[in-house]
Parts: sequence; C-alpha cells; structure tokens
Amino acid sequence: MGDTLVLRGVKRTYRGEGGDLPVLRSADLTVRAGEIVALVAPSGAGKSTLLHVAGLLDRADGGSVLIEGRDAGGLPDAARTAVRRDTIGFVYQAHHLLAEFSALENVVLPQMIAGRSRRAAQDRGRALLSAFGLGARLSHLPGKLSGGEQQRVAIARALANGPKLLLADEPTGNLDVGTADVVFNELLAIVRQHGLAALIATHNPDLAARMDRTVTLRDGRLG
Ligand SMILES: Nc1ncnc2c1ncn2[C@@H]1O[C@H](COP(=O)(O)OP(=O)(O)OP(=O)(O)O)[C@@H](O)[C@H]1O
Repeated sequence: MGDTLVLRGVKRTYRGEGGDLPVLRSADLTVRAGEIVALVAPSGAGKSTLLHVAGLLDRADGGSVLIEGRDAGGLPDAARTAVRRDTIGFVYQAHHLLAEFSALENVVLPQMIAGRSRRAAQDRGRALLSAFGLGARLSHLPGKLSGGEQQRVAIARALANGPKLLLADEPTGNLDVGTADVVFNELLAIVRQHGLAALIATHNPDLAARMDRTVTLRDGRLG
C-alpha cells in the first residue's frame, strides 16, 4: 500500500504587525494507506495549522504536501480544491453542519457538488448515516440532534465522497467524556473498515493510544 499523505519540510509562518510567527519550521510526516496517526501537541503549537496545510485548506510557505504521491500543495487553487474534494475528508471539533438542512441533506450536498446524482447521493448518505445508528434521524435538522449525533453526521459527511485521507481536529473535543468515547470508537471503526489513512489531532492520551502511532508537534517539527 502506498503513502497517502507525505509532508516534506513543510513551513508555515504567520506574518503580522507584531512580527512573524513561524508555526511550522520543517514538518515531515508520512501517513500510509490504512494507517491511523494521532497528532499530539501542546495548545497553540500548530496542530490546526498543520491539518489545514495537509488538507489543502491553507498553503505552506515552503516544503511539499504530497497526496497519494502527487505534489498537491503547489497546484493552482482550482486543482487543489478538486484534490481536496475527491480525496480528503475533514472533521472539525465543532460539527459545522448546515442548520437549515436535514442530517441526510448535509451528507448528500457535498456528493452532488462533486457530481453524483441526487438518488445515488441519497443512497450513500442513508447507508453512511445508518452505519452510525442514525437511520431513524435522517430528516432531523441538526438542531434537533444531540451533540454526539451531530458529530456522527459530520463524520458521515466527511466520508461522503469516499476520501482516501481523513483529517480530524479534536473530533470529539466538544462532547462529554462518555459520548466522546463511543463516537471516537465508531470513527476509528469506520476508518479501519474503509482502509483510510487518517491523521487525528487530540489532547487526550487515551484516544491517542487507540491509534496506530503518535506523532508530536513541537517547535514547528514533528517527532
Ligand atoms: N491566521 C492566523 N494568523 C496569525 N496567527 C495565527 C493564525 N492562526 C493561528 N495563529 C497562531 O499560530 C499558533 C498555532 O495556532 P494553531 O491554531 O495551529 O494551534 P493549535 O495547536 O491547533 O492550538 P489549539 O490546540 O489551542 O487549538 C498560535 O500561536 C496561534 O495564535
């Protein structure tokens, strides 16, 4: 199996009036297909920055980001968007669901944007949501769902377009401990079932220990 995500010497500096803040100095990482990697770092060390650069949401100032062997980091914006849409799923700490759309529609819409027919998108959306035990909640608006259910919908949405790489930023950080535990196990199970590569940021050592290995971000480098 190949390398799904490779970061080589990635640099990212925020430039401001108070001076420059070099957050990523030279970040190197390989996540292979089927591998789940925990990303651990002190608060403010740059986990979100790293995930945004790896997920092609932000541009590095130096180094390269390879997705499935292709140097995607340096592509023009439209091509980066296409790689992101077709290859990468993102889960945030907050669910960021569209409040006026049902659980099912939240999972259907990204698929239709990617060109899938409504019927095919609905079939896949139903299957994904059912896999998370939400088969009876398809037409609920996000506001009518519990926090754990909302985050399950957000995970289903991240998987909607069949990504090869899942990036998650404290995906259960907003949930109470018991719910976080259950939702996190469901997330790991579905990632493993689909053989995805995953990079998941967490502050929680118990959650990190359930993944295949841990990388630590310190002083702008991964170790
Ligand atoms: N757009 C920005 N402009 C300037 N500075 C930023 C910007 N985004 C983040 N930073 C700074 O860069 C550093 C890293 O931020 P980042 O959000 O990546 O950290 P983090 O490890 O995800 O933190 P946390 O665990 O607290 O969420 C912080 O000092 C932050 O204040």
